[in-house]
Amino acid sequence: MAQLFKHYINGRWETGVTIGVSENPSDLADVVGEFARADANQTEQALRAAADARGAWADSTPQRRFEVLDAIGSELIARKEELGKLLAREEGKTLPEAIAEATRAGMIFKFFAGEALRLRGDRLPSVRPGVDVEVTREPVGVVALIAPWNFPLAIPAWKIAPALAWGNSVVFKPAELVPACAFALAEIIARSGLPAGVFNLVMGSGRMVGQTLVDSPLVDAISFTGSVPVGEGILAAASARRAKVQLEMGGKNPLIVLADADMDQAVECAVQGAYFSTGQRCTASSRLIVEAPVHQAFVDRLRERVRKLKVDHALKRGTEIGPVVDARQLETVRGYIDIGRSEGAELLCGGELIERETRGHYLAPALFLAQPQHRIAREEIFGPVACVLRADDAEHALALANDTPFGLCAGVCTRSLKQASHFKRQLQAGMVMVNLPTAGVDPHVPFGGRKGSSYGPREQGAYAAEFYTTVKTAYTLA
Ligand SMILES: NC(=O)C1=CN([C@@H]2O[C@H](COP(=O)(O)OP(=O)(O)OC[C@H]3O[C@@H](n4cnc5c(N)ncnc54)[C@H](OP(=O)(O)O)[C@@H]3O)[C@@H](O)[C@H]2O)C=CC1
Ligand SMILES: O=C(O)CCC(=O)C(=O)O
Repeated sequence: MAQLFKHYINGRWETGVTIGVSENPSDLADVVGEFARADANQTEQALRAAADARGAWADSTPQRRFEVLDAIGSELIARKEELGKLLAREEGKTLPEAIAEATRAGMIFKFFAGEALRLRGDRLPSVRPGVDVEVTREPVGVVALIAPWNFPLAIPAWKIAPALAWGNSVVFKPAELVPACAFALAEIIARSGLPAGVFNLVMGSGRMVGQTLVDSPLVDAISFTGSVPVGEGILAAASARRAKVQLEMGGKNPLIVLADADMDQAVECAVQGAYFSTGQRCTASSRLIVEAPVHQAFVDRLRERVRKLKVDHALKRGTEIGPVVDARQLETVRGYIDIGRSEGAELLCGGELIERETRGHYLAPALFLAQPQHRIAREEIFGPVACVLRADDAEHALALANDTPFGLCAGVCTRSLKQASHFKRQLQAGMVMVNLPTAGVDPHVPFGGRKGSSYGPREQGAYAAEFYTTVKTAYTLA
């Protein structure tokens, strides 16, 4: 019998109003488990529990918060192999990538355990005699955390850990595609000694559970990672009732290869950034902008490397690219491949469905030669598809890189310190990589973008305090 992944509401495991099924995208015959799905009433129970618990946790000592978060981090790291296997089975990224993600989730909890002890304030002289001014940070209150499927442990970790570190109570809604990972994380959090109601897991559709969270007057702040249209809807609804909002949405991240780049390194950056994790990363390098003198050599070498990528079951040793996460995403990605062809982009390799021992959503990584106006060069695809754009010179490459409604991450491959500095200054993105893939970030520094990619304060690192705390200024006449 399939395992049932339950909600965690007010310190208790609860069955849902209906049941959903989680399947393995590498092997559609393998059911990962069944999961509880909530309706609006059940979601509201979790919200009331979080609202009732907020005082107790907000008043807890930093040492207690440190201990809780540190224990969660330790368990995640100790169980990284087992959790990585579950993640690879449910989401489809390769086992080494999935183990690395479980480790990263643990490191994030440990980082924010330390941050609980490091929360700073200011004490300043007043302009008035005898008066002291203190600026302190307090918890925001009840935070709703709405997460996507592509990093089912790390993204929830980088939302839940800072929320708890700074004394908030949480209602966490994972994506419906990854309930087993959400449940595994919730089980670890449930054992950590938090008061009942401080952390709640509610599963179910975005339209039902997500929208109930977004519309609830009990929610003080919403942190969301996912698509642009859903993010925009959340912003409109939350702003109307003045809830705090943080959105991390799409990207169309450029990787620029200048003529002086180390070609081996540039090809490796492109392959890792564009295709690893099946290209299902908001930081994926989906636009490869190459300076004219090395364009042909780069394209030839990249095509050879992409053709040889091993696409197979996520748990199989040696697999480099796992399946696409589900049938709907596969259809979206294949739709873009058709659009690319019909608009006149040249498909250099890949793009076809592949059969393996098990029936899964396998797609050969696709590489296009495109023009800047092609939709595949402008819209986020979120799959193993990249396009190469030719630039006349370095300034043209920079202009092409910035010609996008997005601004999450950008990369440049060059041996020139001068060019590296110039591109770091001029690229319109929240994160810039030099001689590194655009995807794959550290857990302790800010994460987020500009333009259409993000909204609100940054996630991760000490900067996350801007979102998860609110500032108070106190005046005292001694
Ligand atoms: N920036 C990123 O890291 C990500 C970007 N994307 C982009 O989004 C595209 C579609 O992916 P998809 O999974 O459908 O992304 P969505 O934006 O639909 O989903 C992200 C999260 O939001 C939830 N959600 C959906 N609708 C609402 C709503 N009305 N109110 C509140 N929450 C809601 C989802 O729930 P549920 O799915 O459970 O119904 C999920 O938990 C991808 O192709 C990619 O371009 C996707 C994932 C991550
Ligand atoms: O590239 C990374 O390490 C993180 C990417 C990410 O957060 C995302 O795709 O949503």
